[in-house]
This record gives sequence, C-alpha cells and structure tokens, in this order.
Amino acid sequence: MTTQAYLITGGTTPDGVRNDVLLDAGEVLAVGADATAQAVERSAEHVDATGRIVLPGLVDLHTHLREPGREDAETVETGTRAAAMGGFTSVHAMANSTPVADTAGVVEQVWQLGREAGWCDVHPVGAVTVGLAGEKLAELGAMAASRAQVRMFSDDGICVWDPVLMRRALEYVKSFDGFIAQHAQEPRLTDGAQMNESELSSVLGLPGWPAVAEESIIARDVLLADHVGSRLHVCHVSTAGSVEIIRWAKSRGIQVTAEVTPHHLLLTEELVRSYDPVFKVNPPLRREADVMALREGLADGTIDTVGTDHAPHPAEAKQCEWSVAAMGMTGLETALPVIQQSMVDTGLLDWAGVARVMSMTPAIIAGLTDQGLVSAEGVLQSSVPANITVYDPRETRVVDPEQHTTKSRNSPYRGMTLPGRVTDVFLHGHRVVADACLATPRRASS
Ligand SMILES: NC(=O)N[C@@H](CC(=O)O)C(=O)O
Repeated sequence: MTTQAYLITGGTTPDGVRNDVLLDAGEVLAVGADATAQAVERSAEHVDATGRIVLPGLVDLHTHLREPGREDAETVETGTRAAAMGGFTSVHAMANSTPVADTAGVVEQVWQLGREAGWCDVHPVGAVTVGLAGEKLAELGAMAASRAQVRMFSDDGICVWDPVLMRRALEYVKSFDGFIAQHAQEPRLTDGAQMNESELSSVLGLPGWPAVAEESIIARDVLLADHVGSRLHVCHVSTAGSVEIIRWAKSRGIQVTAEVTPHHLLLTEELVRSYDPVFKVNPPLRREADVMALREGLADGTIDTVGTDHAPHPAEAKQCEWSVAAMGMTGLETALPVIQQSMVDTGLLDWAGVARVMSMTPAIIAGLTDQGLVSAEGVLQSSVPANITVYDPRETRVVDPEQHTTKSRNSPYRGMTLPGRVTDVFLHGHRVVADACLATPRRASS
C-alpha cells in the first residue's frame, strides 16, 4: 500500500526550534533541514504550520467512550472523532460501560471498534473487579493476554475500597507489567456527596465530599504499592493534600504515577453557586488553593500527566436538578486549550512540558511505543509511529459545545473564551484532521 508523505512546514517543535517535519509510511522520517531536503523525492504534500506548535500526538489515560451500553451518550466512533479533534492519537477507554469491561470479550470488542473507527488508537482499560462490584477480581490475566493487550486496570467511577482486593490486584498485574489506576474515594466519607466539602457546601446546603476521602485512599494505596512492589496510578488528583502525599511517596521511591484533569486545573467550586449541573463532577471542583497546588504539582513532575476524564452524559442526565444530575464533564476537545490557559500562558510549562505531560509520560506509563517521539528537552525525533498534532496557540475562541464532535454537550466551558485550536492530526502518518476539520479515518491493515 502506498502512503501519502507529508512535509509539515514552518512549525515550532516542542524544543522551541522552527523545524520542518517529514512523515512517510507511518514514520516521522526526518526533522529539520533533512526533512526539507528529502521531501521533494517523496512528493510530499506540504502542510503549512507557520506560527503553530508541532507536538507528538496526545495520549489520554482517562476517557469514557460509553460503548457498549450507553451509546446515547457516546460511541467509540463519536468519542474517537472527538479525541482526534482534540489532538489525541491514543485514548484509554474506561471500563465502566454496560456490560462492564471485565472480560477478554468486552475489551476485545472495544479494541475492535476502535480499529474499525480509525480516528485514534483505542486501548481498553480492564475493570479490576467483576462488574465494578468490588467483591472479586476480574479476569485480569485473560484481558492482558487478549488481542487488546490490556495493561491498565481500573474500576474508575468507583473506588477499589477493599484493601485486600487492592493488594491482590496490585500483586497480580506485576507478572505482565500492568498497573492499577485507582479512583481514590473513600465511600463512607462521601456517602451522598454532591460537591466539595467546604464553607460553600454549607452555604449551598449540599452534602460535602471532603478532601480527606481522596487523601486517605491515596495514602493507603501508595503504602500498599510499596509493600508489594507494584505500580499504582492515581486517577484525577484533586486536592493539595493529595499532591503532598504523592510527593512524599515519590521521594521514597514508591512506584506511583498520577494524573490531573484539565477542569481541576482551571475551575473552582465557586461555579457550583449557579446550581448548574454542568459543574457537577467526581471528584468535585475544589478550592482555588487546590487548583494552585495541582498546577504546581504538574509543573514540578509530582503529577505526571493530564488525563481528560472525558465523561459524556446525555442532556436528560444534566438538564435537571443538581441532586439527581449525573457527575462528569466532556473534555477531549478542550483539553489542550485549557492546558495552554492554565499552564503555558501562566508560565508554568513550556511546550516541551506539554509534550511531556500530555504525550510522552502517559505513553510511557501505558507502555505504548509512542514514547520515542520527543526527548525531555522537547526535541522531536525520527520515530515510529508518526503520531503528530499541530496546534495553533494564537487563536482564541468562545466555547460552543453545540459545535463539538462528541455526542454529548456537557462541557463546563460553554461561553468561556479559551485559547488555541488543533489544526492537523496525523495518526500513524495518516492525516485524520486537516485544517481543523475531520478528514478521513485510518483503516487498519489487518
Ligand atoms: N468523573 C465523573 O464525574 N464521572 C465519571 C465516573 C467517575 O469518575 O465518577 C463517569 O463515568 O461519568
């Protein structure tokens, strides 16, 4: 099969250098003068990236694609289209579908749907416990050995509360270099919780979700991970105290990684004053001081990655009273703009840092091969696969969820002005987004 070669011209690579980038046959063939020189003989199509940033394709460790079972909210097809439009070339599909992704059959189904869609690579996450019920371990080994090659396991949406089960899960996944991604929420401390526990929750009369409910589980789990010598990943860290615990664990050499969502880096509990359920999310939006600690933690490497926790919900689950509304926000299509606003425009991260937290590090955590793409200094390297995202940081836009590609409209940024726009995305060298519009999907060869 012959493939189209592309020369991305005039863009800035994450190291801050203006470089042409040549893609051919699914590879980043050359960067810089070599790329320009080789482009002619390969009849490369030129893609003008002047003034734009050329990033390695983004990798999300935390995406809810909802299929099977909640196709009214999202499907693998619509969710991966949204991922591509957001600049993601890999997503990890959380297991809280219906049925739950707790068998080799279900993870293979999601993996296959991802391949058929062709908008980005889909890596299914396996459930830790059968039916997310927290009672007995799911078929972790069978999911790892399946065609989906699952390495990440999570009951996300629900905490693996039982310490014995958590210990066994951590021990079990070691044999195939897997890891457990914990949704850290002590269930008894958050029974009926509706928002962050604070002065504001008393004012608003909503049951509070205290920071200690997250922090106590993270503290327990880093100790368990240490005890059994296994890998723990902490989903959607949301409090200043959690950052402190993870910093402490890392200083002791414990194998823990952590993610923060874009919304926890930008939004605070103050938005709940509106009683608009679009701001209802788990874990809840916290205080300004937490937002600042999360930004600092991401900048200094305590928090390793950004995970979107893209959680689409149909209109009826959100356009209702606060107390009965579903928790969750869409996030794939606004992630990079929110990171620009909260981390880059504030001087906390440069583009090499963005490449690190949104591409290289999540790829390394998940064991993907995309990790060779960019060095710590942000130098883009010749590598396979050619997963590239071109981003224009100069544009600003008022967010209109009606224009989003995801099937759901529950974006908390509606009406906000955010910077930046993803203009082009290459998936294994195939141009899936062109000039900020979906192009054609990549058809897997086998
Ligand atoms: N993040 C959310 O608010 N919602 C998630 C699950 C969860 O993590 O609670 C969802 O699946 O909707």
